[in-house]
Amino acid sequence: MTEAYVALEGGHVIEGRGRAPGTARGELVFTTAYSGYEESLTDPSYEEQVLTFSYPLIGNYGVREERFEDDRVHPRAVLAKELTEDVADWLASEGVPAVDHLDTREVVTDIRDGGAMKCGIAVGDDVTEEDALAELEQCEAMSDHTEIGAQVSVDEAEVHGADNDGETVALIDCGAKGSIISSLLERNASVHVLPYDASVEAVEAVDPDLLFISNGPGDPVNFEQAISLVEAFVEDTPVAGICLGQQIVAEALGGTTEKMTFGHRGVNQPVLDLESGQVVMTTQNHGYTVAEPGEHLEITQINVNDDTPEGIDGIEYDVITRQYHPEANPGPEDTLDFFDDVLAMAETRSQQAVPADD
Ligand SMILES: NC(=O)CC[C@H](N)C(=O)O
Repeated sequence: MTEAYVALEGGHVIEGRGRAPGTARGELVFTTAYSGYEESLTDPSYEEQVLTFSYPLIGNYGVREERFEDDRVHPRAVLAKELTEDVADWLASEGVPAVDHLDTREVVTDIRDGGAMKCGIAVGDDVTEEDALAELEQCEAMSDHTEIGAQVSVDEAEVHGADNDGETVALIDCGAKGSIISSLLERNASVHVLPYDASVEAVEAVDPDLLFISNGPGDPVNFEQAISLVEAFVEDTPVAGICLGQQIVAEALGGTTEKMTFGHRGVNQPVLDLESGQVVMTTQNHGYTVAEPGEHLEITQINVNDDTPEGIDGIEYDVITRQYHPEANPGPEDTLDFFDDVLAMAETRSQQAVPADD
């Protein structure tokens, strides 16, 4: 049987069964999602992370490309109690090491106690514990991946739905999930996907009704250009953001962000809307959070489990952001109306800008 070793920060090594060979290192995190493994594994926000599934069986309904959020697998390695043949073969074909038959309860408990941590993985016929420890040794902290945006963003601008006659959206691609783009297209928007480091001039050339900052991996403070775009456009252009996008908007408008101990990753995170009193179930995948929104933003929704900010609106600016993933994929679709809300915000603003025609 193929050897598999997972070396945790601090030097503890866990043994498992190798399902896809290779060596890897990354930030060890867990998701409690019990379905949606194809979407999670292709979510660019997992770049530079090693993903542990706490749900014991992963792969039970196969692997289908139409459920992918991007064209490749993003976690550096995958851990689960039991991986099916389909998923193991897919990960092997993608060159992503995979390990199963380990005690994922132990791994999850370690992460909950110690926080998201560095880890090293070695899987193969001849690998040893030392190979996993050597990977751990080279593992960088997530915040040190200062150029992570370049690993997940488009290189050149792309236009989707050019013939749509709805709002024009400039989507800053910090690692956008495909279903954010499709959720906008379904609502008749035309979507200009711009690189994570797009210039002010590149956004001006689109003349957007809405500046939309996507989800993405890593520490929001490393997305300096996206932060300055929000600063540059917020007075004149409505701004929306999802996950990393919420964090970038807060950083731009005088707020602060911080790293959480182990974050929120799953498909049943309860979120309370402070105005309506309604609770919705949400999909989440983040390790950073807004610490202080700053004087221009107000918190409108919070996580029921730990009170962290989940929804933020502008006070004097047209801004709506969410920490969770309203596009779902995977997960519940309770929050799709976010896309209606941000496009309505953009439409109202663009109508105000056009003088009445009488
Ligand atoms: N899904 C995301 O956009 C993740 C945002 C950020 N990388 C975090 O971990 O908090």
